[in-house]
Amino acid sequence: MDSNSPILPLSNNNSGNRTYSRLPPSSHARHVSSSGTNTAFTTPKPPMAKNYSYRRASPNGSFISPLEAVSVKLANTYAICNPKFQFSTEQNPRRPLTKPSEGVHNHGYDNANHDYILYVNDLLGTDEGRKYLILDTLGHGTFGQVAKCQDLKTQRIVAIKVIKNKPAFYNQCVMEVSILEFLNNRYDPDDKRHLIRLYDQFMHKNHLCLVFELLSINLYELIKQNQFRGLHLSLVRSFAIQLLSCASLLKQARIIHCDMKPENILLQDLSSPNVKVIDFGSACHERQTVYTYIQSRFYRSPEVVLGLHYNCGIDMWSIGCILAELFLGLPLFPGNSEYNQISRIVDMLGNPPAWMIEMGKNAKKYFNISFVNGRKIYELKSIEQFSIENNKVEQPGKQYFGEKALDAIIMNYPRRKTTPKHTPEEHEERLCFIDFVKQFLELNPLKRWSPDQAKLHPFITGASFTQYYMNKQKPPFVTPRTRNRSHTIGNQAMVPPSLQRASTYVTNEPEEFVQTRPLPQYYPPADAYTSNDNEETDEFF
Ligand SMILES: Nc1ncnc2c1ncn2[C@@H]1O[C@H](COP(=O)(O)OP(=O)(O)OP(=O)(O)O)[C@@H](O)[C@H]1O
Repeated sequence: MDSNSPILPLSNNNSGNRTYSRLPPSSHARHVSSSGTNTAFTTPKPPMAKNYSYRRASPNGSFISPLEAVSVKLANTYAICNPKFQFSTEQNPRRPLTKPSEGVHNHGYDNANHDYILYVNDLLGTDEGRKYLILDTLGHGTFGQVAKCQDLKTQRIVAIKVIKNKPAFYNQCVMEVSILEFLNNRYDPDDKRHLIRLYDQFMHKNHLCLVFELLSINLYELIKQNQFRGLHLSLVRSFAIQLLSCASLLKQARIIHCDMKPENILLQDLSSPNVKVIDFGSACHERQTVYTYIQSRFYRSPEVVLGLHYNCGIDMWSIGCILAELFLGLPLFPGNSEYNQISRIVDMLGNPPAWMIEMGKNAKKYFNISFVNGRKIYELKSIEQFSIENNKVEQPGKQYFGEKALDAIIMNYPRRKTTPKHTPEEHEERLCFIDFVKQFLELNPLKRWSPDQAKLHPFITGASFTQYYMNKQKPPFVTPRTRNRSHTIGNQAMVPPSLQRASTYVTNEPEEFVQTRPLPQYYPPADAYTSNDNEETDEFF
């Protein structure tokens, strides 16, 4: 692990003690002497003796070491060699952080992609008391770039998202600002619900700049640093608790994030498992679900794929996918197209209920509907049929897990030639995790759990799963219902009026609009493993 690696990732496939432990900060600062003894807390040595040989003269008449002469005092050394030599930092070439760095638009301030060209040591902001020194770049996305900066008034290090100089991005980010301010100030004033804090906003050379708290790496990078091996369940639980706290707040505020994915969940720092949810650039209020092409593909809910009305439940679907990925190290549904996405979902979880196929604006694109003995049958189109109908060549996509069922994938992870042997505790913990994730991956959004329901599951509370499961098996004190015939038209009766209305204004948009991370080439090949919600508060509008 390099010096930048977090101390967090503890694989779920390591042998030995895998409990998460916080190392004391001092443990990073320890030095080991060449003899191997730990010298961290020994008495400091007296200052170095003055008269070493090989010392060099410095311009002020003193003597310095050769190392100093060719490093921190290099400019002075040159000046001694050549009295005409002059050095000033202003003459340094500016180091661009933005690519491409050629100025094309906005009087040369912006590149061809309408991104502001950031340079190390330049300033963002012109108002007195609102100037930020650019230090480094932190990332970039659809909306622009994120730079690490220092607030020259408070000396605080912050992250500034510099939005592209285009009206569409500006308008969408104005929405991000109003949603975040609303959530930060009204719903989370004490900063306890794992939401990124927005500190400030200003305009710089026609670019909207959003000043955020500085966070660390995102969960995708965490998994990558762990070589795409899954994380230990205790760490997954810690992330689940925090994500549920955030999701519960969003549901209370009736805000849908619309882009929950590992890249948008950031560690606060590398020494603790605390995370925060970022990127509210696609977020909307539940009453303003105007966009239909939303969510990154791997984490896209079935109701969005099928073109149905949606609500906060789509974030719960994404969180379920994320939790499974954290445990497995690889995305659960890595669809290479929207057809491939729904195929993977159906392969693992079966058909969505009939009403979803009947009512989804896009459903007929993916499903065949036929009559057999007077009953309607719904069937996913074959890859060949879909390719012909849509005049494109669909690729089946790699299968990263040997099994199809979620239970088997989680139980057998990591796959080995011999059947893995779990302790009874680990076996029960995995059963508990499977049951938990299944509540998020409920195809029917009407049955999918809310964050507050999920918080009561034994995976979160730590209660006995066996006891919980036995209680769940007991027949409830209600009139028994008929069997769930989700493949027939009979289920349509369950469609609430709101969904029936809403699905009529869903439109179909081209696939290219969606940003989905491609699977990295270094993902292991498919066979690698053989070795009480307060819903009615509606204060935003
Ligand atoms: N506060 C922060 N601290 C540290 N890094 C950050 C911060 N905010 C964003 N980043 C980094 O910048 C990347 C892009 O940020 P963000 O997702 O907000 O941009 P975006 O343009 O909205 O991206 P997307 O294309 O996903 O919509 C993140 O994945 C993260 O790595």
